[in-house]
Amino acid sequence: MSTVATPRGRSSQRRTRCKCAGGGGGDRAAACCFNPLRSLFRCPGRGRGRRSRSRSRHTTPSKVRDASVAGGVEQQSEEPSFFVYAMPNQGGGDGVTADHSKKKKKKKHSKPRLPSIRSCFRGKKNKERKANAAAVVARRQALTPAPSLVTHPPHSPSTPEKTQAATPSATQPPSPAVTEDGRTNSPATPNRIIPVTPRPGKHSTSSASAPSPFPPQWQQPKQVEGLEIVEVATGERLSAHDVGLIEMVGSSADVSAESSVKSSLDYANDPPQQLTVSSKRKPAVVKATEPTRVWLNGNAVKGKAGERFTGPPVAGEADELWAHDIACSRVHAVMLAETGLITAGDKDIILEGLDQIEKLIQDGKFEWRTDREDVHMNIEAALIEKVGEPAKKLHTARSRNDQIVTDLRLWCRDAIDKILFRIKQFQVSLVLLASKYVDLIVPGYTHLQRAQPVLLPHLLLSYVEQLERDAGRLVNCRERLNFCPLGACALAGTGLPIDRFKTAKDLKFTAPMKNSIDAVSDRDFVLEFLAANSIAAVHLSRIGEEWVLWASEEFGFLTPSDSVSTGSSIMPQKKNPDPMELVRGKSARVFGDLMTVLTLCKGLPQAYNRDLQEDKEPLFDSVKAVLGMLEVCTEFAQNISFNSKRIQSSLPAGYLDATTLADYLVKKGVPFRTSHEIVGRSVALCVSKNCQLAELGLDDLKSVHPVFEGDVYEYLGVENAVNKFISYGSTGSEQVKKQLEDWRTQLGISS
Ligand SMILES: N/C(=N\CCC[C@H](N)C(=O)O)N[C@@H](CC(=O)O)C(=O)O
Repeated sequence: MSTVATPRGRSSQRRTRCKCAGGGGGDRAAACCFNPLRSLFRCPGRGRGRRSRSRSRHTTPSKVRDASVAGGVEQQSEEPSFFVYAMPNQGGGDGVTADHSKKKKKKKHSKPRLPSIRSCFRGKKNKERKANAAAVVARRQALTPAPSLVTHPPHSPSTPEKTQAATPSATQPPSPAVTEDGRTNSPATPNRIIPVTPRPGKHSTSSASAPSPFPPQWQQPKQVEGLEIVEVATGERLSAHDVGLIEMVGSSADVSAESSVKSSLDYANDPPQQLTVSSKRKPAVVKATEPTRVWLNGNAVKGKAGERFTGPPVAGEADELWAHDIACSRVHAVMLAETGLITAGDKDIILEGLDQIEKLIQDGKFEWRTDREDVHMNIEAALIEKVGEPAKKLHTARSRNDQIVTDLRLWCRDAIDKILFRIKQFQVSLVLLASKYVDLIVPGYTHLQRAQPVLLPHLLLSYVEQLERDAGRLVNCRERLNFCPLGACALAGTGLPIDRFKTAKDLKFTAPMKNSIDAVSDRDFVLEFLAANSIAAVHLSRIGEEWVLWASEEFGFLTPSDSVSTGSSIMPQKKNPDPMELVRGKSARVFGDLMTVLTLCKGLPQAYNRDLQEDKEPLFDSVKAVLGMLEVCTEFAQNISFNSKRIQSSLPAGYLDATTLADYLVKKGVPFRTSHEIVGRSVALCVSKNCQLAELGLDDLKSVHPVFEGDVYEYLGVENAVNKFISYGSTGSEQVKKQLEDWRTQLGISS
């Protein structure tokens, strides 16, 4: 890369043009067009030849269609009914079967994956990803994590006391109900238990051994047992969220309050282990088969009605949910064995089969069949193919209605943890940026008109505060959704003696959901999550707008580095802050996702309705968009500089010190309304003389009002004005320095 001067006097690096967009060629290995931020954003040209998102959303997954069109896979003969034959009969069971395990060897086909949002938002290649990750790690080496302000007893995957808290007796409902078997029923209010990945026995999910998805420098040191609140006594400032939680802890020693001390930062620092190791797996391989019309159990005469809905969204759903589905099946099998509904031998066989299926999926060798309606059907049928009769017992006392909603709750739990981590990353970037410009005064605006001077760190910390509330909303949502529907079965529960408390505990839910109809009916947890995402997206979009504005020639207050800027295909001088425009733009889809699910749910009668299948795409989409937005904001914040000279030279405009002058008069005993009027006349005098307030002589000022004295000049000029702010939370230097220090501590940024 060579360095050239831009017409705006900024150095700029010449960039390699992409061969995939206007340049033609479609070489995806080449650098993306004009876009050094290619690691984050897909070049428009890359969309060519791929299916658009809107198309793939509403039709058969493109991968499936591509595969069948290309003839790359063997067509399965149409099968009459999942329930009759999709469960293969092995070992002489009573099912009528086609033994899929004996089918011809499947041809391998390596069609490209469905274009995911991720690929649209950040079309990274593996190499780039690794290099970027290494760079990020290197950049953050300087950050030494400090213990959280608020601590809580440690938890570790191998420490069962946290799970114990999820048992009925520990949930501490306000009015504990007692079930027929003498257990305490689930709490009326959520218990805030920190979830840990379920690992029932040898066959439990493998998260304890899974490497942490977080770089070590982001993980807080383990906290000290019994140490609860370290900063309250010193009067240090905490986020509103933490203060609320601390008040709860202070007021009671109950388990739920104690666990509620886990703030968003704690989640980010010490995230609960994920159920999935999905990042390691290869993409789902989807077998193209003629889809069975599942709403008629597949054995109806072919008709046109509803056919367009017959292509199940197997690939997307499988990619996201398989690990949670397997985790649920493991826990369910263990529970069935413990309650005597299946034998220990059958349980072991089932668990062994699930292990094998997990491995196949991780290796990208599992064949997702479109004639098996969803992720549950695929896994269960494959299990029966693998291990035979015992697997046919797994669906005892469960339905896909409670399976899907359990999977989704687990998925949301993990997704929230990922978002919390990204929020923290962005907060850290903002605080580091603020630390670089501790004394820089910028114009503060209301109505986008110059209002009062503020310190830049004050402005940047205002974003940090908003992000903290975004995180708090997600933490609250996580706590509320963390109740277990499994065992609600289709809607009415079961006559079999299952143990829903064990299932809930093993899946690290706080408790089972109390009402089986409610358990399978509602998607309010999805709505709440999408609403929290939407509010976060509003915040991110506003930051995007502000930074785009500030990067304009008219403002010229900040300069994005070339690494986060794009050029123009026609105007050679252009340097566009695209990433933040895209952040602003992405917010639209996040709001749309919320609207989709709101509308989806509003007219549903109680219990499960197939409409609910449509909740997944907007849910997955919203999470991917928000994660991408946060990632982009973080990278942008790490790659901008504020133009101190330009900002300083702009400060005289707009009489930013006028309100401080009014405060001066108030201190002299003048009623504020009168002060307001006096300062108004003083400003008018400045306008007539074409000067600043600080440039008026004392005689001039006295001509406006005799109350002015020589000490007035201590209040005039933006530096003086800023120094006169003293109220809590104001832009006064002392206040801002203190807040900056608090945030550095809270986020674990070393000095
Ligand atoms: N078809 C059905 N549920 C499908 C749930 C899973 C679906 N893929 C989804 O994503 O919502 N419900 C049946 C019961 C069942 O299939 O377990 C019913 O209530 O009649």
